Amino acid sequence: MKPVIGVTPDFNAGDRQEWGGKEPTYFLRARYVRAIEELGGVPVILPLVGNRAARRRLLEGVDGLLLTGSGPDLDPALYGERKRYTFPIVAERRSSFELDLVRSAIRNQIPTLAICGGMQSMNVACGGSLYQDIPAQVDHVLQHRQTTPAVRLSHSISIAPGSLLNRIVRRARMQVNSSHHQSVKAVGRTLIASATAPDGIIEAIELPTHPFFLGLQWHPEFLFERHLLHRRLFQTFLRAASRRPSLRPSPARRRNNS
Ligand SMILES: N[C@@H](CCC(=O)NCCCC(=O)O)C(=O)O
Repeated sequence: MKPVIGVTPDFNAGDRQEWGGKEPTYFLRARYVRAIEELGGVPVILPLVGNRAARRRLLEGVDGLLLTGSGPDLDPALYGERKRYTFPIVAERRSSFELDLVRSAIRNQIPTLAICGGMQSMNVACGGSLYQDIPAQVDHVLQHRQTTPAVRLSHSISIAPGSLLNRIVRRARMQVNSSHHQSVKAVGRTLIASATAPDGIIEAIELPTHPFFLGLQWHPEFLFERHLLHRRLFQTFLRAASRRPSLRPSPARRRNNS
């Protein structure tokens, strides 16, 4: 059976002026949805509900989670720092939802793949921190916001032997694309850094005690159509999701609970 994958959208709290007022808006690049659909999953875009019971109910309906990227940055207060730069901040509705989702995914062993900003949320939810701006805070770094199209590869990464990422791609190194100005600084509790760029910037994190809990700083949704190793990332994630024992209450149990 095809696994149902909950996909987190981005959210604009209402800077857009339309219909005579501020209009809160969800948005999401279609590539995230297409990668899940084309590789055998059923993508479901998750509303960023605030109610905890509603969040639990949402998770009953999914077999895996895809945490997507975000143009704006996580509020540094979420990892105990004061904001040092003027970059825009992710809407509180999204960051609150996503950090709570990560903790639920760990508690309930829900297979989770996180991409770019989603990987940073994964790290912060586990008590880690971020470089607020790589060029301003880290010396001798690569250009991590590539100027070429995101379907092009940009730099190499070295992969930790025996890590989940290494077992998926079966390589010690691989090429990735890159579109970020932040990155993991302190790795979150119980997580490991499973890949780094040549300049030492962390490019992947994972939770070894979890069936599938992998955060990637790059964007495989731009690469899976032409690059086998990036296709394997989604395929292995979807296989892990399809194996997850369903949390969905059986119809009989639901009738008894109603
Ligand atoms: N703001 C963070 C995360 C960057 C990121 O997720 N970029 C993707 C943009 C939105 C998308 O296309 O999904 C950083 O810059 O490090």
